[in-house]
Amino acid sequence: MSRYAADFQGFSDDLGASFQRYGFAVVADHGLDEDVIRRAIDDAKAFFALPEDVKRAYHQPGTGGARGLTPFGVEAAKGAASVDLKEFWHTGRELPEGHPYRRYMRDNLWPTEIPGFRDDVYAMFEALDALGRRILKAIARYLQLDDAFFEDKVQLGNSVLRMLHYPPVPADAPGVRAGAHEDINVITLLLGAEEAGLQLKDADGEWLDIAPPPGALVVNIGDMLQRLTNHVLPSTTHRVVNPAPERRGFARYSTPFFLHFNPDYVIQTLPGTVTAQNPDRYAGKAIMAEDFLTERLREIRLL
Ligand SMILES: O=C(O)CCC(=O)C(=O)O
Ligand SMILES: [Fe+2]
Repeated sequence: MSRYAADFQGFSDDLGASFQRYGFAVVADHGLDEDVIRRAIDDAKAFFALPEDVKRAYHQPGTGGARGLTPFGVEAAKGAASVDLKEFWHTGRELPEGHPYRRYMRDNLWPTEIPGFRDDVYAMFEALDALGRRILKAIARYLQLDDAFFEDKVQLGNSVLRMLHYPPVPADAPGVRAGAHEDINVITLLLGAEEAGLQLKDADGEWLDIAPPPGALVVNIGDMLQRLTNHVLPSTTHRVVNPAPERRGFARYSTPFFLHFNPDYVIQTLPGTVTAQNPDRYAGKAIMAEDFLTERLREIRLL
């Protein structure tokens, strides 16, 4: 991100090229406040260490896991036979009383057992939201759109910060930490992927390890941006495989921030991404971001 200020065009070219090739990019010097990150992750660890019945009080079945806890053994990758070996907490955007988007965004839940949780985790939400918007500016430049193209389409997006806990994996565990899937949203900003396991599926079908340097941010394209760009920027399949025997006893904590469009934004192919070789894959199929999300949450068994 230091290059962002010094050479925005160069930064945008390289970031965009990595997205176009892999659907992923690693940003080393993201500039997020390390204390904000540490406090939020410490709170998440403290929450996940609470007794199961205490945690369960923050699960709201039938709500798509939009807020609060989704317990171990609920989410499964689209079409997968086994559930993922993870539990997670979702925090969404806070909106003022009476805001029209409140019909799309539930109230956040806050665990009273962890005193700093609300302030700490929401600070991380806001930091990632701001960084995501800066990254979208570079993506807009790469796509030869106005730099501010995404700004009024995501500034009140239905975005979600996911604090994930993958417990140690017993030798006989069925399934994997996170089955092969694509993200639903616009872009994902992922911290905490240093514990090995994250892999992306390359264009030739081969699984590649993503091994970011300590503290680095992994960014990937989600289905909504893939659709908007007529697949010029691909939403790449990824998964989290189980650890090698010597790391089985270690938990993994990672924190993807799923940046979404404003709920009523209509996703319609960008004209500049349509060519003779890449005709419009979604002609006549404009869809509102909120409807697209609902469709996909059904497929991953969260609704
Ligand atoms: O835990 C990770 O590193 C990745 C998680 C992920 O891909 C997701 O939750 O969508
Ligand atoms: Fe993902």
